[in-house]
Amino acid sequence: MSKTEVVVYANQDLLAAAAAARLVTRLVDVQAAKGSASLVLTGGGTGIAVLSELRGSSARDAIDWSRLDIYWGDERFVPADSDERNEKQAREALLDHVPLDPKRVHAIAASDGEFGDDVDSAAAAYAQVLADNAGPEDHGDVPSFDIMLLGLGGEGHTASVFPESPAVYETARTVVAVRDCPKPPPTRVSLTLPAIRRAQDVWLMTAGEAKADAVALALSGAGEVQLPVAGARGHRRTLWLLDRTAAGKLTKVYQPPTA
Ligand SMILES: O=C(O)[C@H](O)[C@@H](O)[C@H](O)[C@H](O)COP(=O)(O)O
Repeated sequence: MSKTEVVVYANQDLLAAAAAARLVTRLVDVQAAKGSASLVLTGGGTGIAVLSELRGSSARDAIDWSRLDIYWGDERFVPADSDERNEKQAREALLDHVPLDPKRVHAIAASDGEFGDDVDSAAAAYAQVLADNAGPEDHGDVPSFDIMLLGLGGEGHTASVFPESPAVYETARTVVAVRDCPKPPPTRVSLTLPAIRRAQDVWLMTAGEAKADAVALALSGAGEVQLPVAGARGHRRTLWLLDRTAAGKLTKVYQPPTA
């Protein structure tokens, strides 16, 4: 049974810096244990802030970047050079500043890529990428990602899985096209909750008072159809990394002094 842990930081900047430090430690430990590691990135302000902090960390090169596989939990289905693209933001924040093996960076197709505007084909192709990178030890068609980073929305979405959306009911496919997404841009590609749950560690990182209700509901047993982030659990560990305001409606957790 995986464990759920909650850590609260005094503010969003400390949250991002501490999450980056955690990434160094965990990725180095995983690489020491098995020679490589896999990390799933997320979009959103907190997710990208963590990557920027990791770029600036003096410890970052303790990670063997050449043996790190990078995936995305979701992507906005926009042109490759669009500033809204999670991949573009991640490259600017971190990926283009560290010596990754380009063959181990597994981006989701852009809307001007090989599938054109066919978002269903882009989703199916990414599902195949996941299947191609799953090993016998993964028992299926998705790698057992070592760390999956996720954000969440105030209404409880995570990745691009929104409450009561077709994606939240998906149990067969690992990656789906998302249309008419409440959070712009409207068309996206997203891992489904069953695919998210193949991760060893799921880290839910968020800040801001607007997230406090979703955080409190998710940690008090809400159902995933109404609150998809409640279904984002890791095999080994589900770690909530919050700032004080996002944790504001939690009563049983340690709240650090305001910095
Ligand atoms: O592509 C996206 O938009 C993200 O994957 C999305 O799930 C994001 O992580 C949350 O909406 C939180 O975003 P903020 O951290 O900016 O609130």
